[in-house]
Amino acid sequence: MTDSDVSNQCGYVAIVGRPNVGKSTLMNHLLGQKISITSRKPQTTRHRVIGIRTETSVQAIYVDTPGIHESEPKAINRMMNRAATGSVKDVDVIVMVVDGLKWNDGDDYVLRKLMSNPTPVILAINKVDTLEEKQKLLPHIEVLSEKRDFAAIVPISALRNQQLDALETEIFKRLPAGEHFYSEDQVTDRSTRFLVAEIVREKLMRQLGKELPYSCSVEIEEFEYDKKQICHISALILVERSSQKRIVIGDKGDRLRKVGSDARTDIETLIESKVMLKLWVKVKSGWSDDERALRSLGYDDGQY
Ligand SMILES: Nc1nc2c(ncn2[C@@H]2O[C@H](COP(=O)(O)OP(=O)(O)OP(=O)(O)O)[C@@H](O)[C@H]2O)c(=O)[nH]1
Repeated sequence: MTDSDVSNQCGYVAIVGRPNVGKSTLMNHLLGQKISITSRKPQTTRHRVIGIRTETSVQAIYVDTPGIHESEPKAINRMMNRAATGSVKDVDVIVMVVDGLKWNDGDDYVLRKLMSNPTPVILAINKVDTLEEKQKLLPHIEVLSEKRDFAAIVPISALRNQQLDALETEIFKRLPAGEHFYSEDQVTDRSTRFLVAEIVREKLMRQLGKELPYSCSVEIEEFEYDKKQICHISALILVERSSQKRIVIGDKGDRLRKVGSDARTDIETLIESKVMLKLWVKVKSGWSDDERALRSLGYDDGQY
């Protein structure tokens, strides 16, 4: 067989679902690398992130989206919704992720958003590792198959890497023939600086839980290697109020120190070198309600 006999496939796959069902976890585990941040807190994903997976002749370009939810007045929520629904327009396959047996109005809302979309939708029933009554899964699948003509329904555990091969098989066979858009070793289109900022944001969300609702953002101010190849990174954490600044810093700086040390470990794995990380907290009042400020921080709602 010659090279010209090998027909390549390449296409876009949107991962959609209501907040917190495991979309980012799924994307990271499909890629085998952390591209998208995760936490127990809904709406962790604010930006659209693409992850590229090349498996011999097939290239799947995954688009992780912020959880689709009914609009709330704040600008950041409007932009997140637009970012999520915009990404399902021009894709070849949609993977709709749901949380085990917990189908709710949020899932119906997502399904309605996809109603007029002719793209094949694969339903991934995630978190099956948490199911206590596994015998309920088959009847549940039957109920769900009535809701739409899904291209396939695959129970998975993104976190435990269960059935991801089966899901990928269903995705790959629906990708169109075509040359690869990205080189084999490229995993994302985002810069390292962006991924670093996202890691800091993830650690903040994990440390703060409910205490800091969607009101912090991270900017990388310095990213430089010294002669010993140590990477010096300085990150600015923007919050809305001075009370939040105190929460982020914590008692005698304990919390910020913990965020910093957790983030440093992940950043060192990402960039494969030693890191000196400095974190600063600054109050930037009202940023989440100002679309222009959001754009300047990179919260785009543009199209691919
Ligand atoms: N037990 C279990 N937990 C999972 C699984 N997949 C994801 N989770 C957890 O579910 C939570 C939410 O996961 P995310 O990947 O952040 O969810 P998301 O859908 O991207 O969330 P948004 O950013 O809010 O849209 C995290 O605590 C994950 O660890 C799974 O297969 N099993």
